[in-house]
Amino acid sequence: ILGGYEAKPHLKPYMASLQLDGQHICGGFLIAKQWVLSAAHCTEETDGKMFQVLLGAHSLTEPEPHKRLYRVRAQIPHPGSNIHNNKDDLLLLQLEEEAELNAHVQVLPVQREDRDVAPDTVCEVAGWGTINHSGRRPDKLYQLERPVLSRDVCNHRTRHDHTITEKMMCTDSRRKDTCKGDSGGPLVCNGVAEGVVTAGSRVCGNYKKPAIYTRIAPYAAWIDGVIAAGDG
Ligand SMILES: NC(=O)c1cc2c(NC(=O)[C@@]34C[C@@H]5C[C@@H](C[C@@](N)(C5)C3)C4)cccc2[nH]1
Repeated sequence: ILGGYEAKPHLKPYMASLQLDGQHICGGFLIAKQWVLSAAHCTEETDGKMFQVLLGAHSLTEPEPHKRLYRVRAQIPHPGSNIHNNKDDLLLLQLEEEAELNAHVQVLPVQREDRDVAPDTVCEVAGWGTINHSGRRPDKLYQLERPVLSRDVCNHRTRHDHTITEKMMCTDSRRKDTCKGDSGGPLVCNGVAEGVVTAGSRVCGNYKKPAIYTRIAPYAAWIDGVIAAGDG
């Protein structure tokens, strides 16, 4: 998170850190007791290894009450996701067991009505991604408020030049922006997850390249189908 600030501990109890060998790779968030939503591109450099999911954390390293690392039973990328673009950039992770819910571990409701969030709506994004242009990685969770940018502005040829589909949304990226390692985290508007930070590498903090999120509502049926099948 560039240009943001340290989150108040445990006020975002849905936040997850997707880790490999104890290292934070991507964000994610709890959408059901046994399910975390993140971004498909996050599996790009894992060469087949399974993530572990850290829940209930503010600090990535310090002991904290209710902080717990979960093994993952299954990782399900959206079938339409691919390495060439940001399309369908969603990943569902089934935890080995149901997460124990408490003050520091809670599910975040996702938007199911497929209607664009109004431009200029102020939403918030959080993560353990880099916090400066030198790539400094924070130990604590950071957050940021950002206004939604209209798709027309985001699709301008000097911005993302008509690559933003109706299943994506943008926020202003002038100075304050998501960055490396924030991918997979939720864009929360009025207490509901509206988007997932895309995991394509993009320049951070440049107003000419707004932040891109995968909208969740268009994928509600896919998410429900995977969870229903996975819960057996
Ligand atoms: N979303 C953004 O704003 C944003 C992402 C991002 C980035 N790259 C990543 O964060 C990942 C995401 C996953 C896991 C890891 C390897 C990778 N290929 C796939 C790329 C790191 C690098 C530089 C600036 C960036 N900006």
